Amino acid sequence: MLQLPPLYPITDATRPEPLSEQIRRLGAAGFPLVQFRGKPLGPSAQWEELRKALAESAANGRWPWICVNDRADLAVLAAREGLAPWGLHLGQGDLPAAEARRLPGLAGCHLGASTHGPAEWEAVDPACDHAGVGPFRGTATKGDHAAPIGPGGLAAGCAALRRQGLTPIAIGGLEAADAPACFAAGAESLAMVGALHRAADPAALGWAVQRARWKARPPFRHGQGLVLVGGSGAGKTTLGRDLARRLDLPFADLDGAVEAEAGKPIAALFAEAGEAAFRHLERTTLARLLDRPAVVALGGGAWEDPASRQVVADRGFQPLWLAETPARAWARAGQDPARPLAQDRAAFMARWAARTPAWSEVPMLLPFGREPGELASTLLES
Ligand SMILES: Nc1ncnc2c1ncn2[C@@H]1O[C@H](COP(=O)(O)OP(=O)(O)OP(=O)(O)O)[C@@H](O)[C@H]1O
Ligand SMILES: O=C(O)C1=C[C@@H](O)[C@@H](O)[C@H](O)C1
Ligand SMILES: [Mg+2]
Repeated sequence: MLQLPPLYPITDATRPEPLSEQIRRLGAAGFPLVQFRGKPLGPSAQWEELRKALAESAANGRWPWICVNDRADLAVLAAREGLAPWGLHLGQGDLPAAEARRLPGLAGCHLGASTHGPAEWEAVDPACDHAGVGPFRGTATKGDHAAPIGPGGLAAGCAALRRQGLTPIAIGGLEAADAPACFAAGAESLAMVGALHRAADPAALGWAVQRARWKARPPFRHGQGLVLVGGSGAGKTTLGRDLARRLDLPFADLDGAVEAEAGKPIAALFAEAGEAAFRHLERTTLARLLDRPAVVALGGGAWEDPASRQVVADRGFQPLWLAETPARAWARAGQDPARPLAQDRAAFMARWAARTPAWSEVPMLLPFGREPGELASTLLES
């Protein structure tokens, strides 16, 4: 099933802030996924804002991912410019998902649906991989909404979607205080408009909702070994060391172990033997590090290797994606002489975008600007 962040922000075109600015601000706050909802703007104004937002995201490691609401035409235009959006969300009155899937450039798009009752959530178009369930309650940001479904309806809708392999998203007048009830009802994510845009500190709201999801569904079992994945500068080594201490497990840093094995720093290994030699050593060293429960921080590129992903699964370790924003990671790791693949900003961002699909298959930890100690202690409270 598609993994989604605990909070799914949606733009609000009735606010004075341009939609591309809303998306930039929410991405910088730490949200990996934002829905571009352009209503009630006309098509030209929507296109201008969407194109700007997609181009900016593409230049920043494809962060945040953008899911276009309703407008398959704008998604196709974007794809033609090499800016295919992450997803397309289709309402009951829009194009059928199976048809949207056949549009040029949208074959790899994540398709979402809106469902408002049993007739809709029991039979979602199989071309979709996620769907909204709602409205949880009445909302001022959508005048034409259906009757509120409450927690009981949400639970029924989420169960029906999960049976079809779809990721369920609660929607409709949600506030941070609703998060425990929504996660208990089986939602993977809370879509939010009004409360998020009214929040003085959206990152704090995202953090609170993530905490509620960890409480409802802890991302790992105590005693189980952990593997931290994610880009260079995300903070894997720092968080991993802290988590290991608190969990009373040994800590291993894959980069450090490779350096010990090679008898030289990574930069020297890249310069003398090349990246392929480094990758070979990385793979064989990882298999050795997983021979007993531990917290293991991977290097920025290790999760790309399917053989490494398989060995983590075979040994029963839980992989966790430390989903830092690429801009913050670059600010920390960029042009560090010890990180040979973090020298050029554009190449760093392109690599980040290319690696994200593999990272996003495992549960994510969103740091929202918190210190590693707070991230670790909050995670372990769950
Ligand atoms: N949550 C955080 N808040 C602020 N600074 C952080 C945070 N996490 C890590 N840092 C700092 O960012 C830098 C990079 O962190 P770290 O080395 O842990 O990243 P990494 O993900 O292991 O990178 P690489 O993949 O290149 O090994 C360090 O200086 C660390 O102190
Ligand atoms: O991004 C990468 O591929 C790398 C990240 C570092 O952690 C090291 O593993 C090495 O510099 C390669
Ligand atoms: Mg590291």
